[in-house]
Amino acid sequence: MSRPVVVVSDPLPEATLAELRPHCELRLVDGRDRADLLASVADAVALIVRSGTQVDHEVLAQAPALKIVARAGVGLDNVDVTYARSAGVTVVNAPDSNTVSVAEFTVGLVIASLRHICAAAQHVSEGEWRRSAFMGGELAGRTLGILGLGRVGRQVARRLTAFEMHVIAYDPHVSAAEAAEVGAELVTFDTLLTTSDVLTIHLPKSPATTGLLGESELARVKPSLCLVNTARGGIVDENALAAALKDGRIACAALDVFAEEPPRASPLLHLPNVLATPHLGAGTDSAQLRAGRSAVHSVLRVLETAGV
Ligand SMILES: NC(=O)c1ccc[n+]([C@@H]2O[C@H](COP(=O)([O-])OP(=O)(O)OC[C@H]3O[C@@H](n4cnc5c(N)ncnc54)[C@H](O)[C@@H]3O)[C@@H](O)[C@H]2O)c1
Ligand SMILES: O=C(O)CC[C@@H](O)C(=O)O
Repeated sequence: MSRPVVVVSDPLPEATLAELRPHCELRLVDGRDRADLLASVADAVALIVRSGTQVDHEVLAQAPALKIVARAGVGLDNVDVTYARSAGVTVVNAPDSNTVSVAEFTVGLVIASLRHICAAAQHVSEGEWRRSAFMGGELAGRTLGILGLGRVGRQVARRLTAFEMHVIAYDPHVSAAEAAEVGAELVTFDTLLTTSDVLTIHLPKSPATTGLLGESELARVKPSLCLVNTARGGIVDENALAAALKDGRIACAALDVFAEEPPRASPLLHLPNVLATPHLGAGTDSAQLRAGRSAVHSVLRVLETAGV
């Protein structure tokens, strides 16, 4: 009897692939290579992805035997969840797998931005030593605004209250009591925009959140603002943000995510007040192992239930 085909189209740790191998024909492909992806899913029962693969209508329509799309991570914005479910395909993610890694990375970006660590390191590597060029600011006493107080947002709040930041948050699905548990004060969207010294974004990308921070929202922030985005590109309008950074209407930004990745044509690249990283929030061994295992276990459960 032929074994069920499982396609893995983004890198997963070998230890997680080893758990799959005895149960299936494992097909490793590059999800960014559309032709290869489309050909590979034609007889697949399961597809495991990270953020590099677009699981859109075309891919799903090409995979009539598909039973599950498992996202080894959190964001499902690269999966057409509505169409998948209407076609009877289960869609799962790995909600808690990388929360701590992203929160720690966010803290790193806040500190690096306020203290100009990356620019200063580059400066020294070029043989320079102008200490006065990198005068920074303390976190303590500054107001941290958190947009989206879910798993990552809450872990960021816990960590940055320890740095004596005053933490405020906007999230319509969270109560004041839940916010208080992690040391955050729930405020309106407008208060978040107008009073944050550092504003960090931790919400999913969806039609409702795309462009949530556009020209008019960015016009209301403090000119000294440091904007941090480890959630998704496109939640902030990149053209509006680039214009504000160029005009000094926003002091700096630390961005781990871009509307297009890699961000070949982003207006934010090469600005001196932008610290850009290549979608590294979940880039730790522990997070990738947890995310990969969670996706693999979801696939194995579905295969077992379906008897394939
Ligand atoms: N950079 C990375 O590697 C990386 C890793 C993990 C997650 N992420 C991104 O971070 C996002 C958040 O992750 P999470 O685990 O905290 O998700 P989560 O679902 O636990 O939390 C998201 C929160 O956003 C809130 N929210 C939704 N719409 C909102 C709005 N319009 N205004 C304010 N709040 C709103 C929700 O109520 C929820 O509390 C993910 O969806 C993903 O896109 C990025
Ligand atoms: O695929 C990755 O490692 C990025 C994961 C991250 O963006 C997520 O949403 O979990």
